[in-house]
Amino acid sequence: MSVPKIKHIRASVVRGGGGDYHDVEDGHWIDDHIATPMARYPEYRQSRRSFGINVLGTLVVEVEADDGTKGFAITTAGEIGAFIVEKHLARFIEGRPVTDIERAWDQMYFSTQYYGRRGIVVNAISAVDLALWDLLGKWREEPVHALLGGPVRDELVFYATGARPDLAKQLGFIGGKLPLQHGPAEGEEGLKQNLAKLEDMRNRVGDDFWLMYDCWMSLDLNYATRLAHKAHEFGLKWIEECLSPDDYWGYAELRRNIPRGMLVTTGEHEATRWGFRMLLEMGCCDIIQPDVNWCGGITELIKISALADAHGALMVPHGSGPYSYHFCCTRHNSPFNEIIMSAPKADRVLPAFHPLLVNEPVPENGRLKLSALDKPGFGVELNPACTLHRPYTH
Ligand SMILES: C[C@H](O)[C@H](O)CC(=O)C(=O)O
Ligand SMILES: [Mg+2]
Repeated sequence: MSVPKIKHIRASVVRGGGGDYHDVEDGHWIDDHIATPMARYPEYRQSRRSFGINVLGTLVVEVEADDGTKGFAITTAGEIGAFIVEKHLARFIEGRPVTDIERAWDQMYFSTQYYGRRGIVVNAISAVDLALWDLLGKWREEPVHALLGGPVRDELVFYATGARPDLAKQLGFIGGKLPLQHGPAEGEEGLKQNLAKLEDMRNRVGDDFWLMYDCWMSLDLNYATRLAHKAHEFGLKWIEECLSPDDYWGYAELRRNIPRGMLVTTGEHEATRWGFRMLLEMGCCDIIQPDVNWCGGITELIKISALADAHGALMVPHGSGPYSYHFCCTRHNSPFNEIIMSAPKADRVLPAFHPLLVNEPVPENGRLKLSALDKPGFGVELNPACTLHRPYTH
Protein backbone atom coordinates (compact mmCIF):
# COMPACT_ATOMS: atom_id res chain seq x y z
CA MET A 1 0.00 0.00 0.00
CA SER A 2 1.41 3.41 -0.85
CA VAL A 3 1.29 5.87 2.03
CA PRO A 4 0.65 9.51 1.11
CA LYS A 5 3.18 12.13 2.14
CA ILE A 6 2.44 15.42 3.84
CA LYS A 7 2.57 18.25 1.33
CA HIS A 8 1.73 21.29 3.44
CA ILE A 9 1.47 22.40 7.06
CA ARG A 10 -0.09 25.78 7.86
CA ALA A 11 -0.49 27.63 11.15
CA SER A 12 -3.19 30.29 11.66
CA VAL A 13 -4.68 32.20 14.55
CA VAL A 14 -8.29 32.97 15.40
CA ARG A 15 -9.87 35.08 18.17
CA GLY A 16 -12.98 34.65 20.29
CA GLY A 17 -13.29 31.31 22.10
CA GLY A 18 -12.23 28.04 20.48
CA GLY A 19 -8.92 26.72 21.85
CA ASP A 20 -8.44 29.84 23.99
CA TYR A 21 -11.61 29.33 26.02
CA HIS A 22 -10.79 32.29 28.28
CA ASP A 23 -11.10 34.63 25.27
CA VAL A 24 -14.69 35.60 26.10
CA GLU A 25 -16.92 38.67 26.11
CA ASP A 26 -17.79 40.71 29.22
CA GLY A 27 -20.21 39.09 31.65
CA HIS A 28 -19.01 35.49 31.27
CA TRP A 29 -18.83 33.41 34.49
CA ILE A 30 -15.26 32.34 33.58
CA ASP A 31 -14.05 35.91 34.05
CA ASP A 32 -16.00 36.85 37.17
CA HIS A 33 -13.74 37.27 40.21
CA ILE A 34 -11.94 33.93 40.10
CA ALA A 35 -9.02 33.34 42.48
CA THR A 36 -5.64 33.41 40.71
CA PRO A 37 -2.00 33.96 41.68
CA MET A 38 -2.45 37.55 40.38
CA ALA A 39 -5.27 38.24 42.88
CA ARG A 40 -2.67 39.49 45.36
CA TYR A 41 -2.83 42.66 43.25
CA PRO A 42 -6.30 44.12 43.83
CA GLU A 43 -6.41 45.69 40.37
CA TYR A 44 -6.24 42.23 38.75
CA ARG A 45 -8.73 40.50 41.07
CA GLN A 46 -12.06 40.95 39.32
CA SER A 47 -11.12 39.91 35.79
CA ARG A 48 -8.56 37.42 34.55
CA ARG A 49 -8.61 39.12 31.16
CA SER A 50 -7.28 42.23 32.96
CA PHE A 51 -3.94 40.47 33.53
CA GLY A 52 -3.91 38.96 30.04
CA ILE A 53 -5.32 35.45 30.39
CA ASN A 54 -6.64 35.72 26.82
CA VAL A 55 -3.65 37.38 25.11
CA LEU A 56 -2.65 34.32 23.12
CA GLY A 57 -5.79 33.32 21.22
CA THR A 58 -6.28 30.07 19.37
CA LEU A 59 -3.70 28.45 17.10
CA VAL A 60 -5.06 26.31 14.25
CA VAL A 61 -2.69 23.84 12.57
CA GLU A 62 -3.73 22.33 9.24
CA VAL A 63 -1.92 19.52 7.44
CA GLU A 64 -2.55 18.31 3.92
CA ALA A 65 -1.29 15.13 2.26
CA ASP A 66 -0.37 14.74 -1.40
CA ASP A 67 -3.52 12.64 -2.03
CA GLY A 68 -5.67 15.62 -0.89
CA THR A 69 -6.51 14.28 2.60
CA LYS A 70 -6.57 17.03 5.23
CA GLY A 71 -6.31 17.09 9.00
CA PHE A 72 -6.27 19.89 11.55
CA ALA A 73 -6.18 20.64 15.26
CA ILE A 74 -6.27 23.58 17.65
CA THR A 75 -4.60 24.77 20.83
CA THR A 76 -3.93 27.93 22.83
CA ALA A 77 -0.75 29.49 21.42
CA GLY A 78 -1.67 32.37 19.09
CA GLU A 79 0.90 34.09 16.90
CA ILE A 80 3.90 32.85 18.87
CA GLY A 81 2.73 29.28 18.34
CA ALA A 82 2.16 30.01 14.64
CA PHE A 83 5.76 31.24 14.35
CA ILE A 84 7.11 28.09 16.01
CA VAL A 85 5.07 25.81 13.72
CA GLU A 86 5.87 27.65 10.49
CA LYS A 87 9.51 28.53 11.11
CA HIS A 88 10.68 25.54 13.14
CA LEU A 89 8.37 22.50 13.28
CA ALA A 90 7.25 22.44 9.61
CA ARG A 91 10.58 20.92 8.50
CA PHE A 92 9.81 17.74 10.50
CA ILE A 93 6.37 17.33 8.91
CA GLU A 94 6.43 18.20 5.22
CA GLY A 95 7.59 15.41 2.94
CA ARG A 96 6.99 12.73 5.60
CA PRO A 97 4.52 9.82 5.31
CA VAL A 98 1.22 10.44 7.12
CA THR A 99 2.03 7.45 9.37
CA ASP A 100 5.24 8.97 10.82
CA ILE A 101 3.72 10.42 14.00
CA GLU A 102 6.07 9.09 16.68
CA ARG A 103 9.19 10.25 14.85
CA ALA A 104 7.63 13.67 14.20
CA TRP A 105 6.91 14.10 17.93
CA ASP A 106 10.42 13.10 18.91
CA GLN A 107 12.01 15.47 16.42
CA MET A 108 9.69 18.38 17.31
CA TYR A 109 10.35 17.96 21.03
CA PHE A 110 14.11 17.43 20.97
CA SER A 111 14.80 20.09 18.36
CA THR A 112 13.03 22.70 20.53
CA GLN A 113 14.19 21.41 23.90
CA TYR A 114 16.75 24.21 24.30
CA TYR A 115 13.95 26.80 24.42
CA GLY A 116 10.86 24.65 24.93
CA ARG A 117 9.97 21.65 27.15
CA ARG A 118 6.56 23.08 28.12
CA GLY A 119 4.31 26.13 27.69
CA ILE A 120 3.69 27.55 24.22
CA VAL A 121 6.25 25.31 22.52
CA VAL A 122 4.59 22.13 23.79
CA ASN A 123 1.15 23.62 23.07
CA ALA A 124 2.28 24.10 19.45
CA ILE A 125 3.75 20.57 19.31
CA SER A 126 0.43 19.28 20.70
CA ALA A 127 -1.53 20.97 17.92
CA VAL A 128 0.76 19.56 15.22
CA ASP A 129 0.55 16.10 16.81
CA LEU A 130 -3.26 16.21 17.01
CA ALA A 131 -3.46 17.42 13.41
CA LEU A 132 -1.33 14.41 12.39
CA TRP A 133 -3.65 12.00 14.25
CA ASP A 134 -6.63 13.67 12.60
CA LEU A 135 -4.98 13.32 9.19
CA LEU A 136 -4.10 9.66 9.79
CA GLY A 137 -7.68 8.91 10.87
CA LYS A 138 -9.10 10.74 7.88
CA TRP A 139 -6.76 8.92 5.48
CA ARG A 140 -7.60 5.52 7.02
CA GLU A 141 -11.29 6.51 7.34
CA GLU A 142 -11.24 5.51 11.00
CA PRO A 143 -11.91 7.46 14.18
CA VAL A 144 -8.84 8.25 16.28
CA HIS A 145 -10.18 6.03 19.08
CA ALA A 146 -9.98 3.04 16.72
CA LEU A 147 -6.33 3.88 15.96
CA LEU A 148 -5.70 3.87 19.71
CA GLY A 149 -6.97 0.33 20.20
CA GLY A 150 -10.70 0.88 20.33
CA PRO A 151 -13.16 1.84 23.05
CA VAL A 152 -13.48 0.04 26.39
CA ARG A 153 -16.96 1.47 27.07
CA ASP A 154 -20.09 2.44 25.15
CA GLU A 155 -20.52 5.96 26.45
CA LEU A 156 -18.65 8.74 28.22
CA VAL A 157 -20.00 10.39 31.37
CA PHE A 158 -19.25 13.99 32.20
CA TYR A 159 -18.92 16.46 35.01
CA ALA A 160 -19.34 20.15 34.21
CA THR A 161 -17.09 23.03 35.21
CA GLY A 162 -18.85 26.33 35.76
CA ALA A 163 -20.50 28.71 38.14
CA ARG A 164 -23.75 26.72 38.38
CA PRO A 165 -23.36 23.11 39.56
CA ASP A 166 -27.06 23.22 40.50
CA LEU A 167 -27.95 23.72 36.81
CA ALA A 168 -25.32 21.13 35.82
CA LYS A 169 -27.20 18.62 37.95
CA GLN A 170 -30.46 19.43 36.16
CA LEU A 171 -28.63 19.02 32.84
CA GLY A 172 -27.71 15.43 33.78
CA PHE A 173 -24.04 15.78 34.74
CA ILE A 174 -22.47 13.60 37.46
CA GLY A 175 -20.85 16.56 39.19
CA GLY A 176 -20.06 20.25 39.12
CA LYS A 177 -16.70 21.94 39.56
CA LEU A 178 -16.86 25.46 40.85
CA PRO A 179 -14.17 28.06 40.33
CA LEU A 180 -12.85 29.21 43.71
CA GLN A 181 -13.48 32.95 43.85
CA HIS A 182 -11.43 34.26 46.75
CA GLY A 183 -7.76 33.64 47.41
CA PRO A 184 -5.49 34.20 50.43
CA ALA A 185 -5.20 37.95 49.77
CA GLU A 186 -8.92 38.28 50.58
CA GLY A 187 -8.30 36.91 54.07
CA GLU A 188 -10.74 35.25 56.44
CA GLU A 189 -13.71 37.04 54.89
CA GLY A 190 -12.84 35.55 51.49
CA LEU A 191 -12.46 32.09 53.01
CA LYS A 192 -15.90 32.44 54.61
CA GLN A 193 -17.40 33.42 51.24
CA ASN A 194 -15.76 30.43 49.53
CA LEU A 195 -17.29 28.11 52.12
CA ALA A 196 -20.68 29.83 51.98
CA LYS A 197 -20.79 29.33 48.18
CA LEU A 198 -19.99 25.64 48.61
CA GLU A 199 -22.58 25.22 51.35
CA ASP A 200 -25.21 26.93 49.21
CA MET A 201 -24.43 24.65 46.25
CA ARG A 202 -24.48 21.56 48.48
CA ASN A 203 -27.93 22.57 49.72
CA ARG A 204 -29.13 23.01 46.14
CA VAL A 205 -27.73 19.74 44.73
CA GLY A 206 -28.23 17.34 47.64
CA ASP A 207 -25.75 14.86 49.11
CA ASP A 208 -24.91 12.57 46.20
CA PHE A 209 -23.89 15.02 43.51
CA TRP A 210 -20.12 15.59 43.18
CA LEU A 211 -18.90 19.07 44.04
CA MET A 212 -15.32 20.14 43.44
CA TYR A 213 -13.33 23.35 43.83
CA ASP A 214 -10.93 24.51 41.10
CA CYS A 215 -8.32 26.80 42.68
CA TRP A 216 -6.35 27.70 39.50
CA MET A 217 -2.90 27.84 41.19
CA SER A 218 -4.09 30.58 43.58
CA LEU A 219 -3.43 29.25 47.08
CA ASP A 220 -0.61 28.55 49.50
CA LEU A 221 -0.26 25.30 51.38
CA ASN A 222 -1.71 26.61 54.62
CA TYR A 223 -4.79 28.15 52.99
CA ALA A 224 -5.36 25.07 50.83
CA THR A 225 -5.14 22.76 53.84
CA ARG A 226 -7.56 24.89 55.86
CA LEU A 227 -9.97 25.16 52.93
CA ALA A 228 -9.88 21.39 52.41
CA HIS A 229 -10.67 20.65 56.07
CA LYS A 230 -13.52 23.14 56.24
CA ALA A 231 -14.91 22.10 52.84
CA HIS A 232 -14.95 18.45 53.93
CA GLU A 233 -18.06 19.25 55.97
CA PHE A 234 -19.84 20.04 52.68
CA GLY A 235 -18.65 16.88 50.95
CA LEU A 236 -16.06 18.40 48.60
CA LYS A 237 -14.98 15.52 46.33
CA TRP A 238 -11.70 17.00 45.18
CA ILE A 239 -9.63 20.13 45.49
CA GLU A 240 -7.93 21.09 42.24
CA GLU A 241 -4.74 22.87 41.26
CA CYS A 242 -4.34 24.64 44.60
CA LEU A 243 -0.67 25.53 44.23
CA SER A 244 1.87 26.60 41.63
CA PRO A 245 2.47 23.79 39.11
CA ASP A 246 6.17 24.00 40.09
CA ASP A 247 5.47 23.24 43.76
CA TYR A 248 5.58 19.42 43.61
CA TRP A 249 6.65 19.38 47.27
CA GLY A 250 3.63 21.44 48.30
CA TYR A 251 1.23 19.14 46.46
CA ALA A 252 2.77 16.07 48.12
CA GLU A 253 2.41 17.73 51.54
CA LEU A 254 -1.16 18.85 50.81
CA ARG A 255 -2.13 15.32 49.81
CA ARG A 256 -0.79 14.02 53.13
CA ASN A 257 -2.64 16.70 55.11
CA ILE A 258 -6.17 16.81 53.70
CA PRO A 259 -9.13 14.84 55.07
CA ARG A 260 -9.32 11.14 54.19
CA GLY A 261 -11.51 10.54 51.17
CA MET A 262 -10.99 13.95 49.59
CA LEU A 263 -8.89 13.83 46.40
CA VAL A 264 -6.12 16.14 45.23
CA THR A 265 -6.09 16.78 41.49
CA THR A 266 -3.77 18.78 39.26
CA GLY A 267 -1.83 18.77 36.00
CA GLU A 268 -3.64 20.97 33.48
CA HIS A 269 -0.55 23.22 33.33
CA GLU A 270 1.89 20.29 33.37
CA ALA A 271 3.34 18.79 30.20
CA THR A 272 5.07 15.67 28.86
CA ARG A 273 5.84 12.30 30.44
CA TRP A 274 8.65 13.91 32.45
CA GLY A 275 6.39 16.50 34.10
CA PHE A 276 3.76 13.92 34.96
CA ARG A 277 6.43 11.54 36.23
CA MET A 278 7.27 14.18 38.87
CA LEU A 279 3.63 14.49 39.92
CA LEU A 280 3.13 10.73 40.10
CA GLU A 281 6.42 9.68 41.69
CA MET A 282 6.24 12.43 44.29
CA GLY A 283 2.70 11.38 45.24
CA CYS A 284 1.29 14.83 44.41
CA CYS A 285 -2.25 13.86 43.44
CA ASP A 286 -4.91 11.21 42.99
CA ILE A 287 -6.06 12.31 39.55
CA ILE A 288 -3.80 13.81 36.90
CA GLN A 289 -5.48 16.25 34.53
CA PRO A 290 -3.37 16.76 31.40
CA ASP A 291 -4.89 19.00 28.77
CA VAL A 292 -4.60 17.05 25.52
CA ASN A 293 -4.08 20.29 23.58
CA TRP A 294 -1.25 21.40 25.89
CA CYS A 295 0.54 18.33 27.30
CA GLY A 296 2.08 17.09 24.04
CA GLY A 297 -0.97 15.76 22.18
CA ILE A 298 -2.16 12.17 21.84
CA THR A 299 1.33 10.75 21.22
CA GLU A 300 2.50 12.02 24.61
CA LEU A 301 -0.79 11.30 26.36
CA ILE A 302 -0.37 7.59 25.58
CA LYS A 303 2.78 7.64 27.72
CA ILE A 304 1.35 9.91 30.43
CA SER A 305 -1.76 7.76 30.76
CA ALA A 306 0.25 4.53 31.05
CA LEU A 307 2.44 6.10 33.75
CA ALA A 308 -0.66 7.13 35.69
CA ASP A 309 -2.12 3.66 35.40
CA ALA A 310 1.07 2.09 36.75
CA HIS A 311 0.86 4.46 39.74
CA GLY A 312 -2.80 3.63 40.42
CA ALA A 313 -3.86 7.16 39.47
CA LEU A 314 -6.75 8.24 37.27
CA MET A 315 -6.09 10.34 34.17
CA VAL A 316 -9.02 12.68 33.56
CA PRO A 317 -8.05 15.36 31.05
CA HIS A 318 -8.65 19.03 31.56
CA GLY A 319 -11.29 20.04 28.97
CA SER A 320 -9.85 19.21 25.55
CA GLY A 321 -13.23 18.42 23.92
CA PRO A 322 -13.14 15.75 21.19
CA TYR A 323 -9.37 15.31 21.60
CA SER A 324 -9.95 13.91 25.08
CA TYR A 325 -13.15 12.00 24.21
CA HIS A 326 -11.32 9.89 21.59
CA PHE A 327 -8.58 9.02 24.07
CA CYS A 328 -10.57 8.49 27.26
CA CYS A 329 -13.00 6.00 25.75
CA THR A 330 -10.01 3.69 25.12
CA ARG A 331 -8.66 3.68 28.68
CA HIS A 332 -9.98 2.17 31.93
CA ASN A 333 -8.17 4.72 34.10
CA SER A 334 -10.09 7.58 32.45
CA PRO A 335 -13.59 6.72 33.67
CA PHE A 336 -15.19 10.16 33.20
CA ASN A 337 -14.62 13.46 31.37
CA GLU A 338 -14.81 17.18 31.97
CA ILE A 339 -16.69 19.75 29.92
CA ILE A 340 -16.07 23.42 30.65
CA MET A 341 -19.36 25.28 30.26
CA SER A 342 -18.82 27.75 27.41
CA ALA A 343 -22.23 29.38 27.87
CA PRO A 344 -21.77 32.74 29.63
CA LYS A 345 -24.24 31.88 32.41
CA ALA A 346 -23.30 28.14 32.53
CA ASP A 347 -26.95 27.38 31.98
CA ARG A 348 -26.80 25.31 28.78
CA VAL A 349 -24.38 22.93 27.14
CA LEU A 350 -22.41 24.26 24.21
CA PRO A 351 -19.53 22.49 22.43
CA ALA A 352 -16.28 22.79 24.40
CA PHE A 353 -14.56 24.74 21.61
CA HIS A 354 -17.57 26.78 20.60
CA PRO A 355 -17.77 28.41 18.05
CA LEU A 356 -14.69 27.13 16.21
CA LEU A 357 -15.62 23.58 15.28
CA VAL A 358 -18.41 22.09 13.22
CA ASN A 359 -19.90 18.73 14.31
CA GLU A 360 -18.27 18.88 17.75
CA PRO A 361 -20.08 16.23 19.82
CA VAL A 362 -21.86 17.52 22.89
CA PRO A 363 -22.95 15.46 25.91
CA GLU A 364 -26.69 15.00 26.28
CA ASN A 365 -28.01 14.39 29.76
CA GLY A 366 -24.33 14.34 30.88
CA ARG A 367 -23.47 11.46 28.55
CA LEU A 368 -22.02 10.93 25.10
CA LYS A 369 -22.73 7.73 23.18
CA LEU A 370 -19.62 6.37 21.47
CA SER A 371 -21.52 6.28 18.20
CA ALA A 372 -21.19 10.11 18.23
CA LEU A 373 -17.43 9.61 17.76
CA ASP A 374 -17.74 7.23 14.82
CA LYS A 375 -16.31 9.54 12.18
CA PRO A 376 -12.83 9.63 10.61
CA GLY A 377 -10.10 11.39 12.60
CA PHE A 378 -11.46 13.47 15.46
CA GLY A 379 -14.72 13.83 13.50
CA VAL A 380 -14.77 17.63 13.47
CA GLU A 381 -14.22 20.39 10.90
CA LEU A 382 -13.33 24.07 11.14
CA ASN A 383 -16.30 26.43 11.17
CA PRO A 384 -16.03 28.42 7.90
CA ALA A 385 -17.64 31.40 9.68
CA CYS A 386 -14.50 31.82 11.86
CA THR A 387 -11.86 33.95 10.19
CA LEU A 388 -8.37 32.47 10.24
CA HIS A 389 -5.32 34.71 9.96
CA ARG A 390 -1.95 33.23 8.89
CA PRO A 391 0.72 35.58 10.29
CA TYR A 392 3.79 33.67 9.03
CA THR A 393 4.66 31.38 6.14
CA HIS A 394 7.68 29.17 5.52
C1 LIG B 1 -12.58 27.56 35.92
C2 LIG B 1 -11.08 27.51 35.98
O1 LIG B 1 -10.60 28.65 36.63
C3 LIG B 1 -10.42 27.41 34.63
O2 LIG B 1 -10.86 28.47 33.81
C4 LIG B 1 -10.72 26.10 33.96
C5 LIG B 1 -10.07 24.96 34.68
O3 LIG B 1 -9.08 25.10 35.35
C6 LIG B 1 -10.68 23.64 34.60
O4 LIG B 1 -11.65 23.45 33.87
O5 LIG B 1 -10.17 22.74 35.27
MG1 LIG C 1 -8.65 23.28 36.57
